[in-house]
Amino acid sequence: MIYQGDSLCPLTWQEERLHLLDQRWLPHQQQIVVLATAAEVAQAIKDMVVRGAPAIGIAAAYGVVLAAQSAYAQAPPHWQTIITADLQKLAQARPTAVNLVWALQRMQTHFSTIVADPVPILLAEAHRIHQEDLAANHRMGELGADLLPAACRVLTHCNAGALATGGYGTALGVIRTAHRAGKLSQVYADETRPWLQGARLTAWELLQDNIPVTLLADNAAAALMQQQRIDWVIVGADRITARGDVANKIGTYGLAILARQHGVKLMVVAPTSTIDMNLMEGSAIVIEERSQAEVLTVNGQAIAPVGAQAWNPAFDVTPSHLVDVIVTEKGVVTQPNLERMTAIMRS
Ligand SMILES: CSC[C@H]1O[C@H](OP(=O)(O)O)[C@H](O)[C@@H]1O
Repeated sequence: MIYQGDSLCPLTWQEERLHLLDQRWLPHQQQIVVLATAAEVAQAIKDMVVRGAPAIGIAAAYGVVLAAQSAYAQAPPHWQTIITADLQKLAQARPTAVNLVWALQRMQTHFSTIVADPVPILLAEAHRIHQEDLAANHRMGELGADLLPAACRVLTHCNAGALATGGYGTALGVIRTAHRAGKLSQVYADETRPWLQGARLTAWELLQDNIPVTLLADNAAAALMQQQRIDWVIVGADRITARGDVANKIGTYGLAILARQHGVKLMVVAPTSTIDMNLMEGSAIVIEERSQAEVLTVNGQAIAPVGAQAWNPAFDVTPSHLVDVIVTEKGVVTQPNLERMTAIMRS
């Protein structure tokens, strides 16, 4: 289930069930979990069994199928009423990535036209959301790679790869495409404390594709840029506002400040399903705070003394003026602002 064709894929629909690659155990174990209910999908998103803005949207879409499958089997004519609580659980699983709500709203557009068994129609829509995301990632890979110079040295943060999407990845989609074009001389990945998406997921993904990667402690990125050893920082996003402010993994804002200080360019790669045109200011984005234990322990082992507290925001917000380019499947936005974001969304 992990590969579909030549593309690593974190989730698949098989025999009326959603199969997830449990990302909590990577890179050392590849465990699959099989989910039968929307509540299980909501919990899997909350627990980061599946994570990454597009991937949690796709998982939620399949969660709607599971909800309708169960409700229609119980009481056919009342399936829409029965699944209301399930939809709420899915919507509330994680607050920052707009893709989650976007996918649920897209699935719900079909409810009013369904007159019999909802499952075939909803499953077809969930598959479309999944396949469109995969196609978008390949398109963004091309658009983003075209912006990179030869012998480019890039730094990425967190995991915006196949594991965070419907396959191929957003930031890692650009890196994959640029690598295939022979345009990269070095790929650095931040470990990305505290959940270590970079060390555990990005490094694993890139090595699966035979793409050399050098891992950094998060604190080392500043020195690397100070030594003029990076040309581009390439990241994903969880929510982008109408004027181009970007919510992404905690640490991205610091990289953006460093990049501007050292003449490094910042590329944000995200499908338009990550853009929230109903929000102007990045300061209005709800930032998920996760458990203190994620900071105070590693692999269940305490790294801090009993009694220490921790602050664990999962994301931060980079203002648009620090973003050199946003790459979407519809095209590239340079120096993002409201006018340019509006134009790309209307294109
Ligand atoms: C392609 S979106 C990836 C995005 O999601 C990550 O967050 P999390 O691992 O907590 O879901 C991170 O912000 C990545 O940039």
